[in-house]
Amino acid sequence: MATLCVDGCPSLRKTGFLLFKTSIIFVFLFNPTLTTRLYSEEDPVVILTSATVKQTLVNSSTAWLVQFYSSWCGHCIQYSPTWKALAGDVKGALDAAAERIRELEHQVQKQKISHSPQLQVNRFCASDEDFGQETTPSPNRKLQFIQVHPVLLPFSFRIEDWEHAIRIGVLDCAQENNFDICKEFGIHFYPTFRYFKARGPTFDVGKTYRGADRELQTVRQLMVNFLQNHTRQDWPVSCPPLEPYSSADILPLIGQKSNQYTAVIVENEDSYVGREVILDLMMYQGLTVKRALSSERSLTEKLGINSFPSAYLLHPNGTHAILHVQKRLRFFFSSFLKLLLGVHRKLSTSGAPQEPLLEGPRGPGTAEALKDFEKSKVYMADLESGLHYLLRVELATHQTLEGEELKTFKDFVTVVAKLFPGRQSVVKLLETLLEWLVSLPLEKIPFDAILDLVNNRMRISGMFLSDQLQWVGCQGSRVGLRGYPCSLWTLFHVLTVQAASRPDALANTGLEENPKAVLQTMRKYIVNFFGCQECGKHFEEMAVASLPQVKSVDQAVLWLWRKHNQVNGRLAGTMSEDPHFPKTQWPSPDLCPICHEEQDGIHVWNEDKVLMFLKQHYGAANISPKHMYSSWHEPNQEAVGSPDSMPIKATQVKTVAPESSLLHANHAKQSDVEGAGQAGTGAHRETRPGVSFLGLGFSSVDMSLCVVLYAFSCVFLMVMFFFFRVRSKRWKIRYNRPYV
Ligand SMILES: Cc1cc2nc3c(=O)[nH]c(=O)nc-3n(C[C@H](O)[C@H](O)[C@H](O)COP(=O)(O)OP(=O)(O)OC[C@H]3O[C@@H](n4cnc5c(N)ncnc54)[C@H](O)[C@@H]3O)c2cc1C
Repeated sequence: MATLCVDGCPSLRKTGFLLFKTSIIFVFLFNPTLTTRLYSEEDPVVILTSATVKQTLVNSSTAWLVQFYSSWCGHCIQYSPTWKALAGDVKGALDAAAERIRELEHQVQKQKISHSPQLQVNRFCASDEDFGQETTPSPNRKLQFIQVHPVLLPFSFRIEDWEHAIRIGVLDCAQENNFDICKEFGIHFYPTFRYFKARGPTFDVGKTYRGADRELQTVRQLMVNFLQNHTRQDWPVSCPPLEPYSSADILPLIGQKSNQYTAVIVENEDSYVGREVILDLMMYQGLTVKRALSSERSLTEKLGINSFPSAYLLHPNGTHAILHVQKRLRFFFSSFLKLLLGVHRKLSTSGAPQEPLLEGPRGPGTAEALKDFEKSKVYMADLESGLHYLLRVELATHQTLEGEELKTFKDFVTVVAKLFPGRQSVVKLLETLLEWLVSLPLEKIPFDAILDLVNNRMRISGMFLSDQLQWVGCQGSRVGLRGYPCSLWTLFHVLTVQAASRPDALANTGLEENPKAVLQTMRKYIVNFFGCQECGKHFEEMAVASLPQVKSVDQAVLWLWRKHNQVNGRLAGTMSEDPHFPKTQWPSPDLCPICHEEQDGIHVWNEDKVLMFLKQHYGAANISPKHMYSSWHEPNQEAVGSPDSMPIKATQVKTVAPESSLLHANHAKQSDVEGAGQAGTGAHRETRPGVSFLGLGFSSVDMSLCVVLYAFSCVFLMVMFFFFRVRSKRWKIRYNRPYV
């Protein structure tokens, strides 16, 4: 295959450097260390080989777009991030790994340096007539690519969005065992793109795409065109209709009740938005997306639509309205529709529809409605529940802490004690724990001792952490979903934002100079203690790859956001996803419209705006005390008059904690004397009930007792005073009376 390419390179033929050619071919074909694979199992593409390609393509239920490439071809190397981005894009994922793109670009750069003769050869190959014009990106174009191309997920996806209509594959013609199959397909140049129709009964070499424009948006639109070229006989089994509907089809649906939503995208004839949204939503149930053309006057007039594209939503209850999105872009429409209540991704790949999950019951095992909450808020109840679970349950499985574990725990307590923007009682507990750990010269600490402090067995007043799990922003639609891992992410996002907005908070801890202090603490915590070992492994891989590049506290905030999105992308559509809270690239457009942009038809994040948003969202002022347990286990309400302060139905979920820790926890509860003084204090440290004196905290109850005692003693002294005064007067009268 390599010979084919080189023979097909007119420029090289002209130069006549046969010796040079042969040596390059020799070097790249027979030096396995230089022939790197461009795609791995972790990329969102299907890797085909001579053994699998025919059986995959023949009679496939989906259409295919396959790139035949050569792993030694410079242009293929340059192009691989775009191809992966395309595959990620049509799988419904968004920018989860701009950093990963940079990593890959970095790798490409490295290869360029070490294999410059190879790139030279392939530049000639790429300019062959089959590709038309120049295909190697110019330096400017490439720079734009790095900034723009958003979708590159380093893990295999289980999101099956366009996949049930058209799939994306790669076949490496530089692999020796693929030589013959590439010859059979008649591949002469790299990369060659071939389309394969669905349900083709016999072997077919496919249809070559010969256009010069290989930008992501162009290829994605070509995929749509290719799908539409199918006939009724070979139409991909699960692909929804892509043709526009007429007014006559849509108008009768208006006002009708149905068991699902219908979204109608009304657009101009040359627009791809409707078809792309239809494909984005094809694996979702509870909703059908249709498209109609702006030329359908009776429809646009009836719906009152005069700018295109627009979307109109017909609700199951018969009501209907225009769909208001901040920007009329594919991504905004798709993500709005995916987040509709009752719309969720089909988890089963068998095609069997799943039970619709509409409002109401929270699924098997739970009969309660979800607590009311706003997704634009962070809840102190989640943070405190997370801390409780972490300290009393997750860590309590360790009998003793020593060595690396003890160091990790000390760092964790340092970071959290200094940065946690919580209630005074919790902060005091963390600070006391920190003081105690720092003052201890021990190299090994039994965890029971730590638990005693966490549970406040010493009855230090004003120090308390609830032992109740109360998930609000992290509540799941059934037990076992969300909860603790959600609160852990939330806690660390809050801590990175605190570290960025309060630069002096870590002063005198030894961590003040380190912008990665929170992330490194989180990394060590996740590796050493987080119950999900696989999660720890993945997180560690991400940290090894890109944490060293974090140089400031702001970058730390963004790093965690990117990695969290990377995890979201990997887990979307898997069993751990709560159908009521689908894993999407966050923040969604409804939370932060200015965070999202589109360039050349591709979604991009505006990272400056994302940073601003993260600082606001995870800032102390956005942490709501709603549903938080007070010491007396009464749910707190927000300030009177706030729209948040609606009556709520609090659910108490007891932790499956070791007996001793629960015992201790109950003990701590009894010793708590803050009472109502704490209720409603919210997330702000400034609201401090009680007084601190000589390093000891006095709660309001302590203070009231003092005042009462003082008053009692005053009254007692006065009574004594008057008593003795009256007596002394009597004595005087008795002893001074003249004898009769
Ligand atoms: C470090 C870590 C690694 C994990 N790795 C795995 C794993 O490999 N496999 C696995 O099955 N589970 C893993 N989990 C658990 C998984 O990520 C989820 O936490 C869990 O499935 C609960 O999901 P959730 O829907 O509550 O949302 P979560 O992903 O837990 O998110 C919690 C909240 O954070 C906000 N949020 C979402 N995305 C972002 C973002 N990018 N930036 C900032 N805020 C955001 C949202 O408000 C969301 O509700 C991991 C958890 C942690 C803490």
